[in-house]
Amino acid sequence: MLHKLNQPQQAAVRHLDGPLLVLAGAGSGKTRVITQKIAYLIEQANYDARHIAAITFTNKAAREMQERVGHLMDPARLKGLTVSTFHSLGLQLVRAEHAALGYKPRFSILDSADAVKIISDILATTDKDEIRGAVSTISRLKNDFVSPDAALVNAQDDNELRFARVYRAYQDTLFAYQAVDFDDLIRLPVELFEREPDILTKWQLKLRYLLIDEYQDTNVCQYRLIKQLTGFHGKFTAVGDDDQSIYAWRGASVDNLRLLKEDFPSLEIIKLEQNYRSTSRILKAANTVIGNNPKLFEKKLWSELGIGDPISVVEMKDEEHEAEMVAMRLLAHKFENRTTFTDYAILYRGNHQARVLESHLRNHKIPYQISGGQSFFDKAEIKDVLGYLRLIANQNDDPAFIRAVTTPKRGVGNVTLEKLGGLAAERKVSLFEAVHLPSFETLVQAAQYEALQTFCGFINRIHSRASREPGGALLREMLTAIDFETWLYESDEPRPAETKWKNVLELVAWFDKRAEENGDTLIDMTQKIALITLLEGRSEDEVDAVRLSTLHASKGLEYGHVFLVGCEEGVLPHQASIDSGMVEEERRLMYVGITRAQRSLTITYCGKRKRAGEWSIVQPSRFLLELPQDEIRVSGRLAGERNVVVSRQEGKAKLANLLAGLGSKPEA
Ligand SMILES: Nc1ncnc2c1ncn2[C@@H]1O[C@H](COP(=O)(O)OP(=O)(O)OP(=O)(O)O)[C@@H](O)[C@H]1O
Ligand SMILES: [Mg+2]
Repeated sequence: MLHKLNQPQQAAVRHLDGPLLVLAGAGSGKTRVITQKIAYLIEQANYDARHIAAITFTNKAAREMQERVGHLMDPARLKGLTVSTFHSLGLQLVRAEHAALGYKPRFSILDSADAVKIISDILATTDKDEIRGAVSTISRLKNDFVSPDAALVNAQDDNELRFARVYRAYQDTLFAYQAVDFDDLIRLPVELFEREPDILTKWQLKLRYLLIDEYQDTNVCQYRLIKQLTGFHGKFTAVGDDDQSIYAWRGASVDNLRLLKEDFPSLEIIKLEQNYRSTSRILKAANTVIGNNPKLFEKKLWSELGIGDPISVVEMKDEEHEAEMVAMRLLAHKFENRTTFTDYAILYRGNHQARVLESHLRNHKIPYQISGGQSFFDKAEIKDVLGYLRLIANQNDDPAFIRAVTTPKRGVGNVTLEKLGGLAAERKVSLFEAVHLPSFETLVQAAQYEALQTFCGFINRIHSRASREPGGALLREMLTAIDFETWLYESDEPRPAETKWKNVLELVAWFDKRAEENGDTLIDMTQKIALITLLEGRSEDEVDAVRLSTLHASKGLEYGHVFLVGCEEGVLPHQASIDSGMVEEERRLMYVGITRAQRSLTITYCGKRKRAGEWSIVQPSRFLLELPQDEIRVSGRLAGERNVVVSRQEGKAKLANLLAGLGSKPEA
């Protein structure tokens, strides 16, 4: 079964006894080693699938890996295999150990918007910078495995002391809501394992072999979890590439690569050098750019896939022209090469760059899917529905209570909610419980009191059915009961109600599907959804569509043809990174972007760009100047030429010519 692997890959798969690190550049088959090793562990080394956990960076990667392993062996033998992200593994641990952690089984998982709200309440401010500062400091402390108490003790100055106090208050609030945030999903198990060795032993016996993809992006807390779970025997395979470490801003630390050698003296290191993804021109470009960063580890990378086309570097006048050019080139390329839309990806530094691209793709009727952008689950109407679901699962979830009770408005105004909040705080109970306190009746008017009683009664009724009945049907019933559709049509907002209602129906259909596939109830789905919002959209059905993605979310993936847009100073490298001397991390992002491409790579940048509503002249990215100049084909300022601008009209005419050749007509 090892025939589709080269020698070092085979050695990596066969190495079973102690800790192993596969350290290699992009496209060298690291992820493939993990996939094949899972099969090898089960088929050749007699591991029970239940004793193996593979950790991937995204849910999508986890699904793909599960599927691939399924092709390699009898799927029946895969029962109980864990393939998940760190966060879903964490969720599994927190769910199983909720009692030891002091949580009830149906705790809520707060998303980042909830966290922002709670922290702004604690700070009693609306100053965005202040809130953002506190949110990221707290997240950083959590990822570095610093507890609120330790933060209080360690504080060096007034500022740190203030953050530590906010952190303490935030944690207390979460606990009162019976809620955890994303960072807690990793931090809580680590804390528990430190405190309760018996519980740790139980999990060590359950998860006997760990495989970790994208190891370079683990943070301190995740590293501790690996260390705890693998214990002294250190049976694990970690694969990674220091040149692709792009999550320092989230606490990831390349130091974890070095730590591994220190913490596990018997660590074996295997290097892979053959790249199976890209043409040698693309590879040379990637190697040359990353060569400008100081080297942590010596790595070589070569490919047998032929020299390939030169890398195209194009200057466009502005974002609109850039998007139009990408759409046009993509279509032309597709017709010429008879590819499918899934062969293409358009990658960019920041989410905000997607909007213009989307509108031009839509104009040309090019289907696309966005990953790493505003998720489906972040849409207001979806969050409203999810607010209900969270409250149904966990009645201590105050943010969900507020969201649900005001959507639709039930004649319950802010005054009533403030009184309710005051009473809840005084009695140290949740808002939901406070509704049932006898003294509440005397505080508010009869109509409002009745409305709240009815609301809570309704939630209770659904609650009693939610862990038994299939999710989709119950959700549909609930939406009818609250007449959500009418409410959407009545609320006047810029986004049309049809679109919103369509999204809600899509959510219902998705629940139906999950109920059918896994028997998921409403309650099961509610916790799982929270994790999906973390880094990507919902599990997309395979459709033929161009992928739009941030560079961060493109990690680990590959595409036949890649457009890398907005390669300008201030965008890539990002201005904040230039200002804070983090250009090396931006260069790694560039490296990640280039190495996603298999056969062709087109890099674009604009001559001017709108910033905060003002046009400003921008400079091509320094990374473009670092490209091997004999492997690229340039148009625009870099080449000293005038701008190459394709107007919509010219574009349409060109497309019409192409299509005429193919015997079909462009759509109007
Ligand atoms: N030995 C091999 N023979 C043929 N193809 C291979 C081999 N190893 C890997 N590949 C293919 O090469 C491509 C890149 O492999 P893979 O995604 O595992 O690389 P990677 O090192 O994980 O890349 P990245 O650093 O971007 O995550 C995939 O299409 C994979 O199927
Ligand atoms: Mg990979």
